Amino acid sequence: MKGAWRVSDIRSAEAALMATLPPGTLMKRAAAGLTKRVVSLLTDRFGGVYGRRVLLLVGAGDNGGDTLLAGAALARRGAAVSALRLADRVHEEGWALLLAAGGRSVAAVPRTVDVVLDGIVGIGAKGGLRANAAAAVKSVRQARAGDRARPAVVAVDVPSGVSVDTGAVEGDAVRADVTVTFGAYKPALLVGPAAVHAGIVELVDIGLRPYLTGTAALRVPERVDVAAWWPRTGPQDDKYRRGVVGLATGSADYPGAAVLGVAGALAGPTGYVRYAGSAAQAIRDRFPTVVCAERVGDAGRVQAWVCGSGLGTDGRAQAELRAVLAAPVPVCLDADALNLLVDGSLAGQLRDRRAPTVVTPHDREFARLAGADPGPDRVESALQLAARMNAVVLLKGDRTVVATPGGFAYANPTGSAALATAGTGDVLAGLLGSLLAAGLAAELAAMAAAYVHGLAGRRAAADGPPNALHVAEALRETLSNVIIKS
Ligand SMILES: NC(=O)C1=CN([C@@H]2O[C@H](COP(=O)(O)OP(=O)(O)OC[C@H]3O[C@@H](n4cnc5c(N)ncnc54)[C@H](OP(=O)(O)O)[C@@H]3O)[C@@H](O)[C@H]2O)[C@@H](O)CC1
Ligand SMILES: [K+]
Repeated sequence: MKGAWRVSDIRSAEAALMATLPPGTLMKRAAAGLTKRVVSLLTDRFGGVYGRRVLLLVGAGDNGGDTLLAGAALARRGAAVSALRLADRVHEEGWALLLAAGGRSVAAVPRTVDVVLDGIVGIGAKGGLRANAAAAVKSVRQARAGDRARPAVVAVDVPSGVSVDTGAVEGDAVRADVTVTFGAYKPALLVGPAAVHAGIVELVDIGLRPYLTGTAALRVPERVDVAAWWPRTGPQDDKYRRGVVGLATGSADYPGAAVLGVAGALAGPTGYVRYAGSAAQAIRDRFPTVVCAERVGDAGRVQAWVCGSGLGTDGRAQAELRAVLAAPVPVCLDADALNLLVDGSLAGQLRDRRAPTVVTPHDREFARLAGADPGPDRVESALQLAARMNAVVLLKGDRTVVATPGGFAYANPTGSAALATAGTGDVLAGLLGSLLAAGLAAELAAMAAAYVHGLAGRRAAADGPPNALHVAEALRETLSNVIIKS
């Protein structure tokens, strides 16, 4: 699992590590890692380093220093390196090294450049880009618009202009193909719109990790983590031991929500799916293995409930939600169940639940539940709602965030624009419910479901614009290729 640390934690670790090393060591390590990455990018994309045109955007701090040191190393290898100073003072030693290696100063972004290194600002950034930096970034973007391949943009440590701790992007910011980051990931590289600006993120080890003593602000699971969490069938398991998931979703008017949720649940690890609601006929017709009842109270025992989508918000829907919340098993609430929570009448029942609750809002549902939009700091907003509701919050988005009432946060790296279509959330909730019923801890179930659902979205999109059923259909193959065989 990747961890991302806030700037304050990185600063403390940097100070502790620096105290053990000769001055300048960390910058040299950072610049060496950066140089290596730029050399491979120049070689892969433009056939070599010699004679290739590299532009450095150089700000006032050590981020500019890293960039100048890497620029000097590239100049020594024969690249034609120019540097655009965006501050009155820049890292002096780096500047001298660059000039000594044959680099030159330029007053504007040159017309033709192969690679731009963004060393405007790093973890010392305050606020958005300043005017001269924003103008340079705009020139680079215009050059790129005229030639899709050139210049490639490499962000140094973070893309300049993003909010490093939150992942927000409130003004102009660099759009990088690659970000080479030092010592540890930062939240902006993994969550929020900033993560999109970062492009491919590569971590350079500068020896910082042992000095990062606090808790990661954010964790990002990798495929091996999800594979390890995924509940497996053992030789002793029968359909009951694998867990039974119940879905109280859909209605006679909205049977589609029930169908999609059940499709998601059937792809999960449980052997047995029950359905309770007025879309029972549609479920029986489509999924003969699913055991159906009209009401939650008549459905029989389950190890987890999924409730909400397509349920409506009338008296019957409210009674069904109350029955679900009263069950001493994990519960996943979505859509109409979240709308039913907004007036606060079920807040006490929710807070008193002993078994875990997971809520899966998109931004508008989040705003109704929390009383305000998630805002630029999606992680912090999700954490606050999780604590208030005593529930794991899965906040949907390009990088879905999972936050626990205990203060842990995760981001999903497999998000896909393909999932921004009606009904995909129903598939996700069904899959999540199945993982809960199989006994996986609520936050891991939420993360694992989001991860696999994202991959299924990508797989479905490979054959053209997918709908939610395509995503559900892609789950089985995704799981067998990615989770079970890994
Ligand atoms: N962590 C580590 O272990 C290691 C970290 N390393 C590197 O050090 C970097 C941090 O360096 P840093 O502390 O010098 O800050 P940095 O990001 O260069 O910016 C500060 C300067 O920028 C300016 N400035 C501020 N806001 C701005 C804006 N919005 N737009 C434009 N300018 C703005 C601000 O100017 P001022 O406000 O003073 O006028 C100030 O002078 C880090 O990201 C990494 O690259 C590696 O070398 C080695 C190991
Ligand atoms: K930067």
